[in-house]
Amino acid sequence: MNIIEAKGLTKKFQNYTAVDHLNISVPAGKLTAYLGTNGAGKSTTIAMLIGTLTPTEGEIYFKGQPLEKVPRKDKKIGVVFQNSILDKELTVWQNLKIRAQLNKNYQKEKLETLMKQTGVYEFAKKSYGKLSGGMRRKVDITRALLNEPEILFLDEPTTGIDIQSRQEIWQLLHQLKEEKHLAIFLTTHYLEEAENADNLYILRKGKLIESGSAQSLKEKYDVPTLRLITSEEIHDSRAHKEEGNEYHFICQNEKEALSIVNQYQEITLYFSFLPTDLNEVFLKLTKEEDTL
Ligand SMILES: Nc1ncnc2c1ncn2[C@@H]1O[C@H](COP(=O)(O)OP(=O)(O)OP(=O)(O)O)[C@@H](O)[C@H]1O
Repeated sequence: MNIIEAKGLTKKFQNYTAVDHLNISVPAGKLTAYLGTNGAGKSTTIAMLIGTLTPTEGEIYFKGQPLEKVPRKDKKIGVVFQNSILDKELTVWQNLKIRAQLNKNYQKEKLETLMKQTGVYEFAKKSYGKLSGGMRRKVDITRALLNEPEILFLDEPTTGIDIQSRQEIWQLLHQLKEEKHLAIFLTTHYLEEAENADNLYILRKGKLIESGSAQSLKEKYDVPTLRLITSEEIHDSRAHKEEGNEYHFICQNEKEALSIVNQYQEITLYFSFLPTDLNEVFLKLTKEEDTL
């Protein structure tokens, strides 16, 4: 079941089209990654999907109902913003309790259970402002879960956070997805992270240029490339010249790559022949579009 579905979603700022006729679905219990170069329209899309920005055109459905018709109490949406909205002077516990108490059915035990689940209970007495970036982000996620959302939006949740904490955040997101059957929609600049997503959307200048699982995109754009760095310039019509004496050859298989390496072995300083990673798919896609 799709928690959120958008059809023909469009946002224009005066004459500028920031988001251009997007069709997006975010299924329950799945992690959807939204990738795009700077200014591609990611934050604008999120703002429309959570209902804080009115689309110029298109429809958004929350569990099949038009988003604008869903009563506030039924709109089970959690949002982790790029910049935290919590108070640096207060402790983790105080911050979360104040927000949990906005709900009429506040129960201390319920809040404690949630905090234990997300792993923030152990530093509940620390001031929010004194926490590491990774710990803060976990508290932000806990805050976004207070209203028991069915979908969680995160705008670049791991930007500026060290690698170990990034992994912890991903672990937490996967755990939430499994245990709570939560739909997760996040934007990231770290392409290697998107490999963990069930579904990817790649956005460029407001338009979707690809979507699918990381695996399906890799297969579709699999262009095994032989990279060769030589001690002198070569002239070979099969090669694409990069910086310096680096040459890229598209090869069908290892045999073909090997024959090229053999041909240039006397002057080869370095070579590699690797399968495509997501970074390459992304670069290829955004580059191709640039040349259109
Ligand atoms: N309120 C606004 N008025 C005018 N233009 C806007 C407004 N908000 C966003 N834009 C423009 O729309 C485009 C998309 O912006 P958006 O913030 O959605 O991109 P993004 O993909 O989130 O970028 P980043 O990765 O840098 O955060 C940008 O060119 C931006 O300048």
